[in-house]
Amino acid sequence: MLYSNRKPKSTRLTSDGSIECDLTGFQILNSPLFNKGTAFSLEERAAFGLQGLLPPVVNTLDEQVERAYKQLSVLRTPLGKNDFCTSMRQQNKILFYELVRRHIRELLPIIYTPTEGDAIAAFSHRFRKPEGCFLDITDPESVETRLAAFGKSKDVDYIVVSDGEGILGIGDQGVGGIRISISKLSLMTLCGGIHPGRVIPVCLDVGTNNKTLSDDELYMGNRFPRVRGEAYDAFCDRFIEVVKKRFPNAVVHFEDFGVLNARNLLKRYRNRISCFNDDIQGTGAVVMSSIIAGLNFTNRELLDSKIVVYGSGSAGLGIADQIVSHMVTHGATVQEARDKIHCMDRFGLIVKSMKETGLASEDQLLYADDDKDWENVNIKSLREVVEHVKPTILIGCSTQAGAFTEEVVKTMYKYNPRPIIFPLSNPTRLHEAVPKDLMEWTDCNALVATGSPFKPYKGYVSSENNNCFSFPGIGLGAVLSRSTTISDEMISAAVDELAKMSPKVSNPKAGLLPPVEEITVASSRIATAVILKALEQGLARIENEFQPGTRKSRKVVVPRDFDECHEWVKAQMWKPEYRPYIKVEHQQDIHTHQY
Ligand SMILES: NC(=O)c1ccc[n+]([C@@H]2O[C@H](COP(=O)([O-])OP(=O)(O)OC[C@H]3O[C@@H](n4cnc5c(N)ncnc54)[C@H](O)[C@@H]3O)[C@@H](O)[C@H]2O)c1
Ligand SMILES: O=C(O)C[C@H](O)C(=O)O
Ligand SMILES: [Mn+2]
Repeated sequence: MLYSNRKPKSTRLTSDGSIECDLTGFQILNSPLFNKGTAFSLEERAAFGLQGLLPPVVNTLDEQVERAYKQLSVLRTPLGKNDFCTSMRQQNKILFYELVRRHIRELLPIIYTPTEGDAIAAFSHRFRKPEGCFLDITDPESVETRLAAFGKSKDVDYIVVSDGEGILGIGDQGVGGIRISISKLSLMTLCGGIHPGRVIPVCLDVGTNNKTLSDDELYMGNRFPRVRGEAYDAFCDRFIEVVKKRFPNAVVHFEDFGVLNARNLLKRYRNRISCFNDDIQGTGAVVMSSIIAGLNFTNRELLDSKIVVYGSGSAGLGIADQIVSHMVTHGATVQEARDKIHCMDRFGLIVKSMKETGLASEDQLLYADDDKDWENVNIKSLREVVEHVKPTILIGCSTQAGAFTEEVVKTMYKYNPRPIIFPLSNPTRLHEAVPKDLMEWTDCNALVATGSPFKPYKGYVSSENNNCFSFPGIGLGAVLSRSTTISDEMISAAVDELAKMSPKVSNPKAGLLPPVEEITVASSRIATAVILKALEQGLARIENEFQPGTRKSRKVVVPRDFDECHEWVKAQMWKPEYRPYIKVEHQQDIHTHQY
């Protein structure tokens, strides 16, 4: 076992797979990483002084999962189930992950989008137990000491950070943003096999502009308006510098920053540290894979596509950039590729004159159309834009529920017998259209994928086109390769690998992406492609390191053959399984990192 399975410091993983541990009975029961509840064996109960602390039965993990699932099933609301899962994660991580793994289709929407959005909005009201790391802009000096609570230099593989400004489609959620970091990390462990004790969910509390929150007496974060400009930049810089110094191996995943900051942060840090932005690059990757799968299924070429992106924020522009990058690898110039993409935002289609009027950002202007091509067209009307462009692909990241109206979709369908339509805004109520309508309006000819899960319509599956299909694999690939940065080529390798897994080729009613039950294998395959690309580009540090923990340290050699490398990746992934514990006396070098 290598990095992602390396033991936390209060324990020692022995060569036979058991864990030496110096915790006392109460400590071990109150440690979500080590607690087994009724699954402690009789020997372990004797060794750790647990006999009086547990009822006599010794359960298996299977039995525990069954009991937990029964408890969960009687809860009536998704938010109630989300609370149950949160509390399970805080009590016994192995049971939590095994429960979700077995019921992934049912529980992914509970621990992730869409229910997590409601949990985030209700954070200060439903709060019970703190999780994660809160960094406070009023005390930037303390960034290092706050992060230091999570261990020493080799203890952390992966960090998700959010400032809570652009949570899903529900905007500024202030300090509640900690929960998007926690939720994404749960998927990193569940699908990406990252050890749950080797991660940090981080909230940058820089204030909130959400008046409902700042007026709420139960709100737990800073109530002043969001800090912007130099102080914000300095705070982010400090965070990155501390991570780099303190956890030099950690990959940083940016999540749900506001549109004003997301791209700037990525530009600023992407060459300084191994990092990526999930809304920009993760979303770009998964959408690109779905597009490739849709085009392959209908025998069309990427370069013949005409694309309208509706909502050109982090996700919309991330998708546009990924499409350009793929078109370029297929022989187009950057400008040719950009010309095939038409971006809309709140002021309508992005056109060149918006530079003077200030109605579009610099990054949006990269995709600006010539005003003269749009004379006599109402560029604020999606229907008119669709009529003019006759797109083959329509993508929604606008948070505007219902924006893909019957008229818009029928106009698109009039010119294109197999329209590719992706309403991606989360949570579910913000989708630009629902699959049922899209299929009805196009005689079931549309190729549809959505941001949150939907039931099949007339047997047609619309895949969940969510970045949860891409970020765990990209993140795991970056962690295992120890890449210095995450390059565009590594992301493109992830795209191609995921596209290869589309079940649509062999089954016309299948989704464009694999079913959620296959998300873990998709993630390990994506990670493999990412690692091989990092090695090829000379960005991987893994082979320069010595494998720790073995008696004779040796250099790691990663197999270059895809299948062999994939086996190696799978062997590194953490799995929710109980290991036997052996009691050892208190050790000097043991510290209580992440109970
Ligand atoms: N499915 C996925 O994997 C996925 C990934 C990321 C984001 N999303 C969803 O996409 C949406 C946007 O996320 P984001 O991170 O890009 O947010 P963002 O705030 O960066 O972007 C939203 C953009 O929509 C624009 N917009 C607002 N009103 C509009 C209108 N009437 N017409 C056109 N554009 C309009 C905004 O100006 C902004 O540029 C959210 O609902 C989010 O949940 C989904
Ligand atoms: O979190 C999700 O469900 C996807 C995406 O990152 C989003 O912001 O909507
Ligand atoms: Mn997001």
